[in-house]
Amino acid sequence: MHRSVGITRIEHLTFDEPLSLESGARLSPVTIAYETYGRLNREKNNAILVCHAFSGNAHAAGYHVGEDRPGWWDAIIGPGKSLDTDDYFVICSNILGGCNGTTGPASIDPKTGERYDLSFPIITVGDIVNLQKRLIDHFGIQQLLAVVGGSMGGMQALQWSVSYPEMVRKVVAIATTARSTPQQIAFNEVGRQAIMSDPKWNKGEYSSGTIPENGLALARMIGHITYLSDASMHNKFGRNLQNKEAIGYDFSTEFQVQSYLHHQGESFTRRFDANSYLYITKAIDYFDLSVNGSLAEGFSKAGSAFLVISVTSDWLYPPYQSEEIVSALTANDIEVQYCEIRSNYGHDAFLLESGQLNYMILQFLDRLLVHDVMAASPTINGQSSINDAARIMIENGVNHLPVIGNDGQLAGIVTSWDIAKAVACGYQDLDQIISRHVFTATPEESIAKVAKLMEEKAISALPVVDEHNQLVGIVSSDSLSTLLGRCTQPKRA
Ligand SMILES: CC(=O)SCCNC(=O)CCNC(=O)[C@H](O)C(C)(C)COP(=O)(O)OP(=O)(O)OC[C@H]1O[C@@H](n2cnc3c(N)ncnc32)[C@H](O)[C@@H]1OP(=O)(O)O
Ligand SMILES: N[C@@H](CCO)C(=O)O
Repeated sequence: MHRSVGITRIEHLTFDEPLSLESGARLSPVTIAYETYGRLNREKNNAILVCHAFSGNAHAAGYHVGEDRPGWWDAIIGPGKSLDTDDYFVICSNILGGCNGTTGPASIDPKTGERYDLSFPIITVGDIVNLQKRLIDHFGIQQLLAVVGGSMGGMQALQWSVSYPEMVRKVVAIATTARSTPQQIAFNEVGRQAIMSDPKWNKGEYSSGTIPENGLALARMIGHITYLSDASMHNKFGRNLQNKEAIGYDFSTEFQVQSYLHHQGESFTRRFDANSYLYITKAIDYFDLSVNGSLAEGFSKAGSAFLVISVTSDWLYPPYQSEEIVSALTANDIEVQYCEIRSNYGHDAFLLESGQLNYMILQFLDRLLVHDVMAASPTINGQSSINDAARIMIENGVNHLPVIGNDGQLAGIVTSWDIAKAVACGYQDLDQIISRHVFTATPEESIAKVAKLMEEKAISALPVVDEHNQLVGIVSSDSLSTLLGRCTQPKRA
């Protein structure tokens, strides 16, 4: 059954240390607004970062007190959904430059006591990700299980894969591009000009009572057309008239589609800041992961596994741009799956086609391998004492200690049970309690296989070794327990 994450609330975290931006500017203090869903496990390896699109915010799932609309990706995040909060710790933060709690142009500049407005520095997708990284560090998470996002959220996910390759196991990039195209920049420019040519914009210095609502609404109307498709407009409105029987031969709002666009524009002015519109669209324009014009070169440092998803009717970020990402990753021998959402909704299908999306994301995330759940493990060498072993176990809160031989290879294992036995039997020598015949796993083995072996042999942890029998981690029954249900009882989207 699909349930809601329930009541959620936005948290804020402020960093006093200046954030160095790609432009060379520095920003401090910087506040980031975020929400989390689910629980971070002890190994801190079940975290998924969800990145929002252009006008999104940190409220991705659940309900705020007093509101009847859930967060913008409630259909994807929650118990039983593909970003299953029974298993994962999901984090979503508002982007730098935004207007929903994270520092942006509408924030107060502590140097002047006034809003930044246009004195806010230009920001990039790289800067946005660098601030998110601080939030992830704050949680003590060394590696994210996945970074997931659609549209500009997909750009952030891709940026993570090249900015912090070692911190991201999996990337899901939906309806996005690895470099903004002239057409995307063109639409952004028209939106910006609509805002800046509104006299109320006043070079960015407007008060809350006199926002450039005409310019901002017009910018959103233009933008919103690009989020739909020809087919979706036919389906939604046809040539239907709004509240009238016949055309009036005048310039009033006659067609339903006109009325709809005015509604989208007007409601946008109640939830979005005009200057944020300028700064964020600029960050999108600058987004380009290619190096020397080559996307393959741009992704050469990426090490995550990727799921790239496009939408058949998306003419703003058409499928060929997703295919470019896939080609660039393939050229680097990087694991990548490509899926197409079959939809007439256009670009915004990533917010609407939850059935297809849940299925695709679930398939991708559910292919859990040992390296998805293994944890780092303290070790001892054969020359250590029983006391050393007991102390290391207590200090690290573990019950298993792999023993490493002089050649650096796994030579055995000692458990807390062995220590108890040593005390009971009066053994003095570690060698007397080391188990030399060790069952092991490899990082690429499936969780189901490993769980079966552990059950058959009645063991609660397996050292994970590479092809040279070098220890790379340990997988324990604790970390598997939350996953066992998933192996035996596949969920449906
Ligand atoms: C992506 C992120 O990270 S978060 C940001 C996502 N959110 C947005 O983009 C918000 C604006 N975008 C939308 O509303 C998008 O179309 C979607 C994808 C989120 C929602 O799509 P749908 O459910 O198909 O809604 P639809 O596009 O039909 O819009 C419904 C709204 O239009 C209004 N509407 C529909 N027809 C008409 C009409 N003829 N005249 C006036 N208003 C109309 C509805 O009353 C409704 O208004 P409300 O949202 O104020 O209640
Ligand atoms: N409609 C979404 C997607 C735009 O890319 C938004 O406003 O964020």
